[in-house]
Amino acid sequence: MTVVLGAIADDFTGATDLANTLVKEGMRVVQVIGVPDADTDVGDAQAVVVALKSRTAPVDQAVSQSLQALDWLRGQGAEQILFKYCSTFDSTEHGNIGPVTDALRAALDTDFALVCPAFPANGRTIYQGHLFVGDQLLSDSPMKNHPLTPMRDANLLRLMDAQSTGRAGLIGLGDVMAGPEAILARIEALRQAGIHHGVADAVRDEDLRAIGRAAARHVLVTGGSGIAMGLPDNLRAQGRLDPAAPTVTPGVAGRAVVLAGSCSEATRGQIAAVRDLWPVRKLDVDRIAAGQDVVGEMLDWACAQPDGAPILIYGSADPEEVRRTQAKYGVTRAGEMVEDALGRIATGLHAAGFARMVVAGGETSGAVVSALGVTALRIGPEIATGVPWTEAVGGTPLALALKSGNFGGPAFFDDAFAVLDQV
Ligand SMILES: Nc1ncnc2c1ncn2[C@@H]1O[C@H](COP(=O)(O)OP(=O)(O)OP(=O)(O)O)[C@@H](O)[C@H]1O
Ligand SMILES: O=C(O)[C@@H](O)C(=O)CO
Repeated sequence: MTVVLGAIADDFTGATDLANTLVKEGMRVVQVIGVPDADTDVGDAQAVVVALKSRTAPVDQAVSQSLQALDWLRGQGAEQILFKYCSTFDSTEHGNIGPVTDALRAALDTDFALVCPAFPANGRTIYQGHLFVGDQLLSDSPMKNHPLTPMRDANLLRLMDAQSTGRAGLIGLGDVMAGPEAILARIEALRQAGIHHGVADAVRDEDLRAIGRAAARHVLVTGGSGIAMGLPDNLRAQGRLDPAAPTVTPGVAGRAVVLAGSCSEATRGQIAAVRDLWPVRKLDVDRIAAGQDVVGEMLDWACAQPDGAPILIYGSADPEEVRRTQAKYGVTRAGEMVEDALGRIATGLHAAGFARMVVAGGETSGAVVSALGVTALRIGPEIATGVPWTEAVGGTPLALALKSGNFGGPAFFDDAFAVLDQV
């Protein structure tokens, strides 16, 4: 049994982001979609990332799926568990980060878990327990307008306290910069004070590595992909990681498509960058709601486009349009209509020979990957920080890049296919 690190990710783009980090840190990683069957074989993987679509699920579902994932990972031999959530702490006032952390702590019989969504390379830093996106507090950033998880508070201690039964305390930047011994001393002081969740400040990769080193003996660690940076070194130092071979690259031939459901500023900028250059279509949510065959029309249109250039189909809209749509159909139904349509379009396009797909948005990626029936992904080359190409394991060849809504520069879509062309 080779799995030494098990991860539970609350969405699919977050899972590939984490898997990408672990690969860069020299681990053999498999990402599985949903909780696998008991007899699923992950080969010689040293880390397995279970991708769930639990970020916005009802709390009890998110908890039970996460516990099932935990059981499966422990069955594979994983002794350290990483609960991966968004670097912008995407959650509702009920969860699911707090309730899942509580449930994992209870199941792993531990009184303490680190809480650290920092991802400095993508502008997410934590200072005095407050999460920043670039130079803005989370609550002032575009995340305040997220369609499903609007983030209106940047104080991670308050957010954890509101969502969980445990109490949160701060591991301040002074301790973090002083290194693993100081971090461990602070954790011990928090534990003695009955604190269960240690929110760790981090503004640089070095801070995350120091926190990672301090977490060597923690059975549960929670955070963004950044918190994973230091964990493979611990395993190496313990002699539990043999050297991993270079990552497999997806050399998949086929037509190229971008499917976007993310309404983030970053994704809307990426759409704007290709709108006048590529064949592009936007989904009409009102026509979907009226029961018209929007999916069929999109498939006909897509297949009529000249072979060669990538195409783009998107539902993404600006905050004002999203608000109007949600007011008409409700938040959940509005989101589901777009996700379901993009999932069905992905299936139709794959059957028609589109085998290189970029999907923008975590919930959207969950819907698309599930509709495609993909069960596991191999991690390939990185396109932009936190976004690798992946290749579906088994089935008809398919290269997938699952892009977190906020990740990537304006030219991301072009960059993505350029990376694949070099493989
Ligand atoms: N025009 C629209 N009106 C209402 N909702 C929409 C519209 N277009 C997309 N959506 C929904 O917005 C949600 C976007 O969430 P998604 O997780 O896909 O993106 P994101 O949050 O930007 O990405 P990430 O989770 O990776 O940060 C999805 O549920 C999607 O269906
Ligand atoms: O941490 C992040 O920002 C991403 O991996 C993510 O979870 C987006 O959904």
